[in-house]
Amino acid sequence: MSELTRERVLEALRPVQDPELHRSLVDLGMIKEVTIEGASVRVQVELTTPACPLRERIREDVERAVRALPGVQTVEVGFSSRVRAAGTGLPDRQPIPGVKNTIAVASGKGGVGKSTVAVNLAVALAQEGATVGLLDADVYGPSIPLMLGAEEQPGLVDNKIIPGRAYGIAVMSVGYILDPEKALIWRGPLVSQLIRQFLSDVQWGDLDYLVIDLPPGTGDVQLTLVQTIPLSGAIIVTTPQDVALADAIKGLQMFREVKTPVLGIVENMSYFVCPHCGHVAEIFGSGGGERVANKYGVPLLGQIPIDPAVREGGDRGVPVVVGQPGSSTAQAFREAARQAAARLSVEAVKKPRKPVMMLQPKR
Ligand SMILES: Nc1ncnc2c1ncn2[C@@H]1O[C@H](COP(=O)(O)OP(=O)(O)OP(=O)(O)O)[C@@H](O)[C@H]1O
Repeated sequence: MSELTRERVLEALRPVQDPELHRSLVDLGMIKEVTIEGASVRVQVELTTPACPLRERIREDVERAVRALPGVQTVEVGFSSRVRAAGTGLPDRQPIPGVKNTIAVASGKGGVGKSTVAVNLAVALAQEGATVGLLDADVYGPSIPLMLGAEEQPGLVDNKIIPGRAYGIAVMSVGYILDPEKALIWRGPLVSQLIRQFLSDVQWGDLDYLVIDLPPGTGDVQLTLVQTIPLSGAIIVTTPQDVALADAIKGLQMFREVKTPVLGIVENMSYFVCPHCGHVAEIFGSGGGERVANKYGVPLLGQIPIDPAVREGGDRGVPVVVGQPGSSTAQAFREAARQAAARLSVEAVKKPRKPVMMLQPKR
């Protein structure tokens, strides 16, 4: 019987593909270590995100491939992760130092739960083990300070803004600095200047993901953002009703126009489960998010139910993924976060994007 060696294990692993990236784990450099002790093999896999939704599938595939080798009795698979940077290849835009991925959370219409989704996705990614920041770019109605509170308030050191901290994430919002009602009267150039300052003067530190909560629509903030940094991807939040979907499509098309990958759609307020009888009511209609996702060829990252705990948690500064982590709503947010992280991993191994023309604000 031929000897069990590291090379033979790697050879056996070569046909095993990452299910999202459709490339060999070996070729992607994801097999970090192979340790052989007698008939026991231990394989250390480095995932492209700690929030990988396919961890168990990868474990099974690796185990099966190694177990098929003659002389192997036990296989142990361990995991670590290293998030790769997406959004390179746009030389006209400077990445934020230390920030690997920037994710814009957008909606066409106000009130669909975009900020709620941004907060819960950001905290869910941190709970999975990623380093995460959240920038509230909704300067017209900053709601992040209310939804998250802050264990540490933002501060100023050597003319650099140090973000606040809440639930393990770095967080910055104009709402920590100004009376939110004053922010509502801001106009175009000032808003663009503030956004640029948030992108350049906030000391985010090393982040796997910076989640950016945008104002609704396609205005100055969106344009400033896409023209200042190489945005890694956008998530569109919508409710299932037609009027919200029509606006969501506009948002989706704007990101496509500026060659920002749309990671997918999160359908919020998808259904309500009666706490008394368990009846599922589709208050805002059904299937809208999926129809748009299919039509435009983007994934439906998740469907979040209407849950009073979401609103209560938001009003108390405790996101539902923290306040009720075992609930099906928290589970739905975590799954959406994992799907978004997986899409970003796919973007990170793709070829660099081509630079795009600068757009002018539509007035
Ligand atoms: N799934 C949900 N279940 C129950 N309440 C929700 C849900 N999602 C959001 N809400 C509530 O709906 C209200 C609006 O949500 P949010 O502020 O996140 O929307 P938005 O799209 O960011 O709004 P805007 O962009 O206009 O500021 C909030 O009170 C929030 O707590």
